[in-house]
Amino acid sequence: MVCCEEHQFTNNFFFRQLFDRDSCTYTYILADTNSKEAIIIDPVLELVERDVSLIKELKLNLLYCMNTHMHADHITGTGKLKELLPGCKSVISRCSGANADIVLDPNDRIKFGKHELIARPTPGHTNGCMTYILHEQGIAFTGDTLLIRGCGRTDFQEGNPETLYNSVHNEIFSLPDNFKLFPAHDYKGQTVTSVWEEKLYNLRLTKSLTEFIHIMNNLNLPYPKKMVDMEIDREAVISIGNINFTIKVVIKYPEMSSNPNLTTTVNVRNRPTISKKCNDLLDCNDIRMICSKTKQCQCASFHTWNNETTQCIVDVKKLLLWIRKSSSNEEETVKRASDFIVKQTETHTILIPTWNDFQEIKENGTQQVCIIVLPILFGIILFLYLVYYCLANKH
Ligand SMILES: N[C@@H](CCC(=O)N[C@@H](CSS)C(=O)NCC(=O)O)C(=O)O
Repeated sequence: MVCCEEHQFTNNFFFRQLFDRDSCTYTYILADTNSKEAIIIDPVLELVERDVSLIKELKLNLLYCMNTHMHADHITGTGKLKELLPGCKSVISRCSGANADIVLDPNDRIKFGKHELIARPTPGHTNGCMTYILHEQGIAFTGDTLLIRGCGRTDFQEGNPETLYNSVHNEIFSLPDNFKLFPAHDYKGQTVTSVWEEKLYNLRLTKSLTEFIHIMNNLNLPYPKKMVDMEIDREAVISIGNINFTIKVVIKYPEMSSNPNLTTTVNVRNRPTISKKCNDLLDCNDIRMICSKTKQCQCASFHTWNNETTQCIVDVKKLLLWIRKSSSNEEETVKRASDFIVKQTETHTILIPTWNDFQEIKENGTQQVCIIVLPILFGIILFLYLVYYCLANKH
């Protein structure tokens, strides 16, 4: 059965779907063939060179790097594209919380030549998910909200099955039946679907809301091969010797330096060891963590699990112990420690704790112990001796 008349692209419209085999991500390049103005949707960092060479070959003028949401499974190529093709602007929804040259509100428009994308919020996989619609071509880019016969998972980040269900039904299924839908991922080799097909055959979204929520809460999907870590940003005061320190634990996102325009978008490290439990302090090479609403986090040895927030919370004392215990390999210790920023309360100096810093802290503590405790001890001994001397002489 076929739905209805297929939309054909107009003559002045260029469309290219590109694929990343590692994360199964689709990147799209769209352009006006007359003006050569172009946009890219969901570029992947590792494949930016591929995208740039195509853009250059076709003599396109890249105006915007659009992101459908903050990806959990790969680093956006936006920052690198901006470096390689100066003039192009980063774009993401305001609700994503990421910094970009342009942050989109509902129904904002992005123009390239004679064409125009309209941004429609479709939260549920993340708060900031947006579907980009190109009405005149009859297409929409659904990001991770709607996948072919499926949908984005809702068990981490800011996922919420009910919100996702409403987004799809209200904002995507309300488009004309013959609109083609292009997702951000496909894991089975499919490339495109349509509103009509998904309304009929989507394995999850054709169900009632209650059934859908049940399905989503029991997907038990493995984590994506590449997984972005959540940010922890927490302060606590601890004492080493006599000095109080405010330890600020910040998961540093490597793309912050390389990608200042999309600071919170992504960080990624290969994470094949997710099922490994960190029992031993030295066992935990990876200082980061993964959280899930349905499963307990894989906490590192310096984390404690918080049931309320369903997060691994950094225990600063354990953290310091962990850094110090790694001392058998100083280079590695320094590397690990540099992921933390330590602020000394009194002076407010920010320092990256190297091994030497910790030795210094220990020594400072010891010095203070010597300066204060030893004279007191000496005084007590002298006092006791005098008492003894007086008592002895009295007799
Ligand atoms: N089974 C997949 C798992 C990858 C995955 O979790 N993908 C995300 C989008 S990237 S955060 C997702 O929402 N998936 C939904 C789904 O039903 O798969 C793999 O092969 O890696």
